[in-house]
Amino acid sequence: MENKYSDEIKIENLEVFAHHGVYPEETQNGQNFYINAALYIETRKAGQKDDLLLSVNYGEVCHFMNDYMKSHTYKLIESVAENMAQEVLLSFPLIREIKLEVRKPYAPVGLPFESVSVKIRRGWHTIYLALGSSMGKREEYIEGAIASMREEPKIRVKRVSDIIRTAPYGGTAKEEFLNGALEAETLFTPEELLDYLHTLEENAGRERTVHWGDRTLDLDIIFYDDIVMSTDKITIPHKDMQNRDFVLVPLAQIDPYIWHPLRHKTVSALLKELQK
Ligand SMILES: Nc1ncnc2c1ncn2[C@@H]1O[C@H](COP(=O)(O)OP(=O)(O)OP(=O)(O)O)[C@@H](O)[C@H]1O
Ligand SMILES: Nc1nc2c(c(=O)[nH]1)N=C(CO)CN2
Repeated sequence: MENKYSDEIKIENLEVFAHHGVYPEETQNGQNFYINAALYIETRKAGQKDDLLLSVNYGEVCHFMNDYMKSHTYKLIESVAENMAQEVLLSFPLIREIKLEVRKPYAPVGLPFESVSVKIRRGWHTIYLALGSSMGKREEYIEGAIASMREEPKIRVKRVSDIIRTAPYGGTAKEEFLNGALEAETLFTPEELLDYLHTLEENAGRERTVHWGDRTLDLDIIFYDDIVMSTDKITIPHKDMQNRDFVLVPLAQIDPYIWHPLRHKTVSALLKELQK
């Protein structure tokens, strides 16, 4: 994960007595855990203005993690780290990323050892989605999907384009489309995001029958940070976006300078090329 935010607030060896572990004596008796956390957050403005409201109160984060670890019981330190990192990111909106280490020096291993730990890095990712509909209550489907995303804690919708009318592209679809795009931040991985978008499509009554055919709701991932990936389920950046004015026009309205990490061009440059 690229770390655009070099400023870091560090919490070192926060001691928490809690009850996580695979063995019954661990969950019954408890033991000390030690937490290291690096919080990635832009501290410049807070530093310039000497204003805590523009940063995150590390004391609050310490208490939050202490309470979280005491009020939950997990078998694995992986689960402690995974769930606590997510809750910190959801509860302190200015934190863009967290590096979190959960250390357990008294784990009952039965051999002399210094410590065992797990260290993870989690954060908000910037995504751009294309929205489309050519059947039924087109506007309602698109607005409904945006409303659902606004309700989903793991998605923070930032900017939404105008919804435009477009002619069907690709030869199979016959009806006029409504299209738009949005920018958001998410805690979902690309695969989790795709699964989530599919549930929204299904809620809109989408049936996957004809490739490129008419549809109640189509939600495509165009960009996910500057990730370049392709599996049998998902390709990012979207492989045909550069040929689709109904994707590029709304994206360029949101921000003409969005960068295509493979084509090394902005979306507005891609749009100009397409319109030549
Ligand atoms: N970036 C992506 N965003 C959304 N779906 C993707 C992406 N990359 C690959 N896919 C895969 O494409 C499959 C087919 O998607 P869909 O049914 O929306 O196709 P389509 O809309 O007819 O064509 P297109 O994907 O070219 O718009 C999805 O099930 C998904 O697994
Ligand atoms: N105008 C327009 N045409 C399309 C669209 C779309 O969203 N808008 N989506 C397609 C397959 O995803 C096929 N053709």
